[in-house]
Amino acid sequence: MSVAFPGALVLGYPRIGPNRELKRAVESYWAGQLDADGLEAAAAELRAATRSRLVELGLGREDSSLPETFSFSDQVLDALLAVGAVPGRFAGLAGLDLLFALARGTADVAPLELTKWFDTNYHHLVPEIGPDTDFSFADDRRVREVAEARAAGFVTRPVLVGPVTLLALAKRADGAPDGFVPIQRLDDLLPVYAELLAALADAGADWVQLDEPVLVSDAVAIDRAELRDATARAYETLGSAPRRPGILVATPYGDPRDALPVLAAAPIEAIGLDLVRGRLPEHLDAAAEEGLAGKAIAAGVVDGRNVWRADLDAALDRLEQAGRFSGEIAVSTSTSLQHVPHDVARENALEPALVGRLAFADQKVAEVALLARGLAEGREAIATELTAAAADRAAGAAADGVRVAAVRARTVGIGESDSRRVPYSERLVAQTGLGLPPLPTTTIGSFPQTPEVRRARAALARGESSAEAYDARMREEIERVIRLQEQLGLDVLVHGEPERNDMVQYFAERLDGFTVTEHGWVQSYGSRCTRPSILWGDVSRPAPMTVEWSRYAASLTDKPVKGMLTGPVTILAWSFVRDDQPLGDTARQVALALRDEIADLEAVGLGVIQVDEPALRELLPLEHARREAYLEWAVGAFRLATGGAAASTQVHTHLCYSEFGAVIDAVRDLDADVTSIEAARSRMEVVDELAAAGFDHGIGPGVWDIHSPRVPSSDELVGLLELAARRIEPGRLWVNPDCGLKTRGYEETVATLRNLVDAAARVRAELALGA
Ligand SMILES: CN1c2c(nc(N)[nH]c2=O)NC[C@@H]1CNc1ccc(C(=O)N[C@@H](CCC(=O)N[C@@H](CCC(=O)N[C@@H](CCC(=O)O)C(=O)O)C(=O)O)C(=O)O)cc1
Ligand SMILES: N[C@@H](CCS)C(=O)O
Ligand SMILES: [Zn+2]
Repeated sequence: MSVAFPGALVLGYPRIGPNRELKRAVESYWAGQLDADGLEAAAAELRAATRSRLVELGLGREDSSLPETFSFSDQVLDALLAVGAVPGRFAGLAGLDLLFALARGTADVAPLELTKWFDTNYHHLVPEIGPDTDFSFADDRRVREVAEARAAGFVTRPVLVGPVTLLALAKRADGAPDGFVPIQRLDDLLPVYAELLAALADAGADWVQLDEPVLVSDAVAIDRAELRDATARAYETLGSAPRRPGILVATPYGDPRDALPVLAAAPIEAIGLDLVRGRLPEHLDAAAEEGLAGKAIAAGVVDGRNVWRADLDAALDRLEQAGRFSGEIAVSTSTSLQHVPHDVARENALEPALVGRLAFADQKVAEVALLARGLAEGREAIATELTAAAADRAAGAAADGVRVAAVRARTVGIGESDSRRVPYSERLVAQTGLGLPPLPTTTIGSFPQTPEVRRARAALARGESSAEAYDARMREEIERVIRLQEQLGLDVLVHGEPERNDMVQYFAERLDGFTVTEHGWVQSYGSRCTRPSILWGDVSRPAPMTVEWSRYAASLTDKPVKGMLTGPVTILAWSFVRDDQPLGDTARQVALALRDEIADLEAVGLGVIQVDEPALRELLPLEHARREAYLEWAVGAFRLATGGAAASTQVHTHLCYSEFGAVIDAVRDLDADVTSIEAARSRMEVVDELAAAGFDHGIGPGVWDIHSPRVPSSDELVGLLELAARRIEPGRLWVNPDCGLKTRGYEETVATLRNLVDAAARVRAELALGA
């Protein structure tokens, strides 16, 4: 390759737009208010704005440092469209209709499955690959973007999910024989990638970035030897393609470990290393050393996963260390910046000391550019900036609230007994007072968040309505939801969570040590976004957070009402968390705040309390070697939060958005009285896994896949309950949906819950259990 590698680059950039322009455009298109040309024009405008902004922040206009990472929905979906790996049920669809049908389904066709992208809160669609899947270069969207950039005077670097990761994340298509695994199709897929690379080169790309995060992960169903072999074959083939841009293979989210020598030996020109989660290699054999020396390294020293300003001196040290492996070092982010919000400068309400510690995507781009200058010209060339950044970091670290003596004293005082409730058998007896029937029915917490509810909250935030009016509106909503559940005949009721903008942000707004942003949106999946809160200091609870809403709900009915909390692991997973102390220490502070909340809920008479931990699996480290330590603090934090509950209080937990096989022992060790868990799509598989782990507490395997508005019939629900009842004693079985109903509408919610209550009654009767 003759074209020089850029000295600074970012692996990817947020695509939703600083004002969530993409969300609004896509949702308008879905609503029929914008046509395809209008949506394409909005997308092109965003891409153009991104390129200009990145240059303004210090990246090069024509040196391939700008990534093309735009997506209407998801990068995995884009890659599978590019190679034509579309399941047969979508035949007849094309263009944007096809793209959104894959992501969301249609009236007749189920969408692709959605799952977590590595250990992040971003979700990708799961390709379905079988022995007969046809691969062809079917979508040239990235090629057109490169040409679009060229026409505007930019030489950009197209980014694609690499072939090994694409296949490793795929699931076996329906009907594929047992024993088939998608990675077996690698040799058929590579010629299509080669064609795509040629088209990118023809469109003017000097470099292409192929993302292979699967190389850092032990969480895929392919062993490391196979992964190394697939990687070697893939990059031998693509590297030998006759016409192609220079190839950068990036390995974000961790450490490629034994796959690094494979990449070093491949005929590619550059390797991207995550030097925040991963490390520079300690030992390399002579061949790998020589291979690496002949390549450029994109050294990911600026963290793409958090919002903290980089320690620039430490980053420069790492860049210099990287220089021992290669003469050509580019300063890079560790991952795409898609996981962080656009621009901290848009936040007007943050404490100045905190602002000094923060870097969102735009500030991180500027850090990358600055470090590249420091690397090229020497530290003295950027001495002023280094001093200012270090001073801001130091001031932030010393700010009030970062270390609070009383909070620290309390965590030091925690003893083993604080996390241990009386044995389950005693709790069962103590909880009979709840008077529940066998196969009790319940929901997971949220009811549909209607536009009216969101509008009421937006009006409050804009100062257009009073706190009293907002409270009254929420009480009205809670009463409506309670009456609805009574009419439907559910057994354990919820208040519906109308007052929560988000299940984490709501708590962050009420805990000391956190702050929330006005504009810090990050894509979660499709057009859905979250505004992760920022946990910057020691955490404590100045006042009860949920008690009044739950007390009010309980006062409206004779049925038991479940208090509803988000657990410590999930609160950390979906926030940006301080990185100056171990996560386990921070989790214990959050747990103690929740423990106090549980005591207050009990004091107002709540006998059932759910502590949601949907992110328990998500935070599981990608490397096996780090898992035990994680599970210890994660389970410990949950048990500390719930360990003070009385024996008569029924503690529930809820898990979703993942397959829990890998953490099933930890789910058991949470020691919740009842665990509701996503199970509908996998037809109750998790029940077997829990039984195999010796789990003998209550379990509510979800029977309604709430990701789709489809209403399952009572017969279908009976079928799932019968499956579950065959595997666990009916005395332990609960009946509930897979997850909360906040993204659903009332029409399907009412219809499905009616069927769910009916199905529970039918199964009780079949099993001759009295209600
Ligand atoms: C359970 N999940 C969650 C995850 N992470 C979280 N942090 N929270 C979760 O619940 N991860 C895994 C899953 C799946 N993820 C999601 C993520 C996001 C949504 C979702 O529905 N997002 C909404 C925004 C939700 C929110 O914050 N609402 C606020 C603000 C609403 C808003 O945009 N207001 C408008 C004005 C409204 C008006 O005037 O009408 C504005 O500010 O412009 C609120 O309700 O107050 C989304 O729209 O993307 C679901 C599942
Ligand atoms: N209680 C929450 C859990 C979502 S994972 C809800 O019902 O939305
Ligand atoms: Zn859930």
